[in-house]
Amino acid sequence: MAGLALAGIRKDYGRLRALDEVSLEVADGEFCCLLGPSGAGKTTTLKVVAGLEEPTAGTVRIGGADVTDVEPTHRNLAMCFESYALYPQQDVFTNLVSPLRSPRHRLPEAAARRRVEEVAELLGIDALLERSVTQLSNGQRQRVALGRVLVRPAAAYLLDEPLSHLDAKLRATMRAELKAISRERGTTTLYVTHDYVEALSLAERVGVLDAGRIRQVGTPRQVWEEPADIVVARSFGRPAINVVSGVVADVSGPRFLADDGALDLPLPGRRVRPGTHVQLGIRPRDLALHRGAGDVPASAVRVEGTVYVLEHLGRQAELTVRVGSCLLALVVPRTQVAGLGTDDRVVVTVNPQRVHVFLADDSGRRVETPQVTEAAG
Ligand SMILES: Nc1ncnc2c1ncn2[C@@H]1O[C@H](COP(=O)(O)OP(=O)(O)OP(=O)(O)O)[C@@H](O)[C@H]1O
Repeated sequence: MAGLALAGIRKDYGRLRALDEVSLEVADGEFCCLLGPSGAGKTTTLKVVAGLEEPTAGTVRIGGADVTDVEPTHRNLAMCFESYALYPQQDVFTNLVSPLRSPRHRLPEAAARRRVEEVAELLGIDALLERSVTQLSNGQRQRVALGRVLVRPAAAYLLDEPLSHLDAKLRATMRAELKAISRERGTTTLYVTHDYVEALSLAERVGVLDAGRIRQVGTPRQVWEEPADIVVARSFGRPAINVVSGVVADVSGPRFLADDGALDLPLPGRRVRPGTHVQLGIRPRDLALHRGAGDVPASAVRVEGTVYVLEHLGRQAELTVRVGSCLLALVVPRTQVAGLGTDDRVVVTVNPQRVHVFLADDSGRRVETPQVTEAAG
């Protein structure tokens, strides 16, 4: 295994800049996810690492060696792209064993068979070994494609949405398997996904890519709790983070005032010049529904609104509350919304320590949050 390093990668397709100054390091043995929406440049990044696309500028290193001009076959990487690339005329076993029969990895037949059976079992396709790949479902085909990557040793694995065609349950199982495999083998992995849950649950570090640029690289905790900017904040969480436009005022300390005046809360410890236009970010799980006569916690701010939409999701409910001209989404226990209907008046509470403040300029940069000693609400 070996580490990967991209430095200052630019990739132009004619006038389209697909990658812009992308720099990313994946340490030897690390599992790194690249997260981004469709068209962000995720596949292009993998192709540049693999040598299937030549960067317009920048360098690619594998195990410290500059491979920018090295042919793909000499980079010793195992790749799994979304378009499975299987041999259609062959059965599953032949597809899985073929990487082990290549001159580079030639393994004795018995050892190769053992290896294939082991990987097939891990991926739950051991009963399909004799089937032709034309007789497989998309999800089964995708697991065979992933198996072709996992059977052989490589400097690093490059995986492009390898679980996208699996149903939710199988995807969760495969995620756990992949995580276990990578931990056991200490595999260097660069894994592309547009699914934030996948990125947070698999990765040791996540790189957030948007419009060809890396917005942040950090641990799952860092990208979730300390997003570098509003694009990163919006990349994680469902429902997505609530965003309210407003301005910072100084009223015995910094406060946030929503543009329509419907939201007014202190911003303890935030260093923002009064008059700065900002966007307030509140995660749906950092809002609470306050019902009944009990007191609102001293650390929380009360916000009054009306029920806009209520959706039941198993034991939880997703509630959208209209506050002035904005809509705030909350996720609350289902028991809390019993008897609640559209247009009912409700009180929502928010802990000002938990909100994020982003500059309302092109950078969308997050204003540093002070370290708090009290327990987060
Ligand atoms: N061969 C190509 N020629 C021209 N433009 C391309 C080519 N390949 C990719 N692009 C463009 O580069 C940008 C990044 O594409 P890329 O496939 O890397 O995105 P992605 O993040 O992998 O998206 P998805 O999740 O939809 O696969 C897109 O605007 C795409 O249209």
